Amino acid sequence: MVARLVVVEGLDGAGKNTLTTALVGELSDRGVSVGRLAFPRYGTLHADLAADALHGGQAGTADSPHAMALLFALDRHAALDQLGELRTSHDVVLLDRYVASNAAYTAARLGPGRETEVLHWIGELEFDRLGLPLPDLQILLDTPTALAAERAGSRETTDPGRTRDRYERDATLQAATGEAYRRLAASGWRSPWRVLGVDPDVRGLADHVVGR
Ligand SMILES: Nc1ncnc2c1ncn2[C@@H]1O[C@H](COP(=O)(O)OP(=O)(O)OP(=O)(O)O)[C@@H](O)[C@H]1O
Ligand SMILES: Cc1cn([C@H]2C[C@H](O)[C@@H](COP(=O)(O)O)O2)c(=O)[nH]c1=O
Repeated sequence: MVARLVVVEGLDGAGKNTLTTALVGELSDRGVSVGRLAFPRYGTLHADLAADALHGGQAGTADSPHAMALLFALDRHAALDQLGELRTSHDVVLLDRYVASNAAYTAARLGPGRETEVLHWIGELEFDRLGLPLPDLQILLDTPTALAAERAGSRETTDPGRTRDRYERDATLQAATGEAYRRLAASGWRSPWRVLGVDPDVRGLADHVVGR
């Protein structure tokens, strides 16, 4: 049996990590074995190149939406074995960000006029050419932009090592990314989607995660 692949998506500070942790707790209480992975995988080559660029270390790369998207895609490609192992040893694998992050952020950077082209490029690159598995379910945590920004900002105070990167500081980009995510979910891009507001019902969501 291969585990169900369930993705949690949303803006920076939306609460993805917090929701994923709550889902792991709820599913574990039900006896469901859960694997967990977050993208980008900080500490690995491509993810760290992307993170450097997001924090201003490689301005040239960060200035190119396609170069950034390729780094994130290559990080996922390098994780294929890890993902495969998680899927063969658990009932469910929860991913904090996946291919739709690349689609939403890249589409937002290039503008709505190029969204169709971006979705085609990212989908073909990551799923069709790099061979990443399609999710069984994608969850959009649709936290209002201002609240997500406030949460991401307050983390800087509680954790001084966690400075906001250039995407997180860009309110216009965050708003455009939120719009792009909503369109991905509404069109059912590459999987069924479920859209959640703030403080979602974790028990109800767990039913969907296991496919009930
Ligand atoms: N439902 C909630 N109510 C209040 N605070 C929350 C809630 N969910 C998350 N937070 C807080 O908001 C901040 C961001 O949450 P979290 O790290 O889960 O977001 P994220 O979407 O994973 O962020 P990022 O993508 O930027 O890493 C954290 O300080 C967390 O404690
Ligand atoms: C996986 C992935 C991420 N991004 C963007 C989205 C965020 O702004 C950062 C990652 O930050 P986080 O705090 O670790 O969530 O990178 C992207 O553009 N494309 C991707 O595939």
